[in-house]
Amino acid sequence: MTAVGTFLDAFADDVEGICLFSPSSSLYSTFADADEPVVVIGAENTVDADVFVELPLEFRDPTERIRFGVEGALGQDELDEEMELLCVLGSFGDDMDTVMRVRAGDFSDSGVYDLFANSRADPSVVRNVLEVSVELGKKGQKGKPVGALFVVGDAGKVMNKSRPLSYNPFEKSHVHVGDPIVNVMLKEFSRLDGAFVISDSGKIVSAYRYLEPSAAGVDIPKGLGARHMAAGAVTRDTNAIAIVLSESDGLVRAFKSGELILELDPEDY
Ligand SMILES: Nc1ncnc2c1ncn2[C@@H]1O[C@H](COP(=O)(O)OP(=O)(O)OP(=O)(O)O)[C@@H](O)[C@H]1O
Ligand SMILES: [Mn+2]
Repeated sequence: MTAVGTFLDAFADDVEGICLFSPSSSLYSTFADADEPVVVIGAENTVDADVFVELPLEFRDPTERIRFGVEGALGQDELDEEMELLCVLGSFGDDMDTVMRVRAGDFSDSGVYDLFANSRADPSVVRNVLEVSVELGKKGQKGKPVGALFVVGDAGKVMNKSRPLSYNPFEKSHVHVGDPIVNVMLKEFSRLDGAFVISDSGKIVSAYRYLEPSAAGVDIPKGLGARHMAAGAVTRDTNAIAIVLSESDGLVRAFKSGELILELDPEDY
C-alpha cells in the first residue's frame, strides 16, 4: 500500500458512522454496502437516502455545517454520542474535498440545531435576526455599543405578555426582517428601550415593547441583567425564542424555553 493509503486506512480505522454532506448519487452509492450507519445531511434529500437530516441553513463554514448536521442526527436518534464519525463534504464547492473525523458526542447539547429546526419561526427568520444582532454588535450605533432584544415567533402571545413603551413605528407596516431597509430601521430603533416582536414569518410586529412575563423558574447565568432576564422568561412563558445583544459585554445570546442556548461573540463572524 502507498503511504497515503496507509495513512487513510489508519485514519478511517474504527469509524462507527458516516455522515455524507449533500452527496452526489455516485458517492452515496459508494457507501450503499457500508457496515456502518450512513447519514445523509443536506438541504434536500436528493439521493433518496433512508436516513436524512435536513439542514435548514447554508453553513459556509464546514465546521458549523458538521456541528449542525451531527447535532441534528443525534436529535433524531440516528447516531449516538459514543460514535466516531467520518464526515465527507465539499468545503470549497459542491465537489467533495474534505474528510473530517469527529466524535459525535462533541457536538451534542449546544441546542443550536434545536434553535433553528424546532422553533415556531422559520429557520431563515431566526438566521436573519441573528445576523442583524451580530452586525449591530460589530458596529454598534454610531460607534457606541448598543443593546437589543428580539423576540421571535408566537407573536400574538408575546404581545399579550407585554405592553408598549411608546408609539409603535411598525403599527401599519408590513415589513420583514432580512429586508436591507428593515435591518437599517431595526438598528436605528435599537437605541430606544424595550423589545422588538417578530412573527413566525419574520414580520416586524412591534418595537418598544416592555416584556412582562412571569420570571418564576427562569434560571439564567448570574450577572446578566433585566434585559436578559426578560428574554429568558418570555421564552418560557411562550413558544417564542429570544435573541439578545448585550450593551455591556457585546455578546449575542439566544434563549429558548427559558434557557440560554447560544452565546457568540460578534467579532468572530
Ligand atoms: N422587561 C423588559 N422588556 C423589554 N426591555 C427591557 C426589559 N427590561 C430591560 N429592558 C431593556 O434592557 C435595557 C438594559 O437593561 P439592563 O441593563 O438591566 O439589562 P442587561 O440584561 O444588563 O442588558 P445589557 O447587557 O445590555 O446591559 C433597558 O434599558 C431596557 O431597554
Ligand atoms: Mn445592564
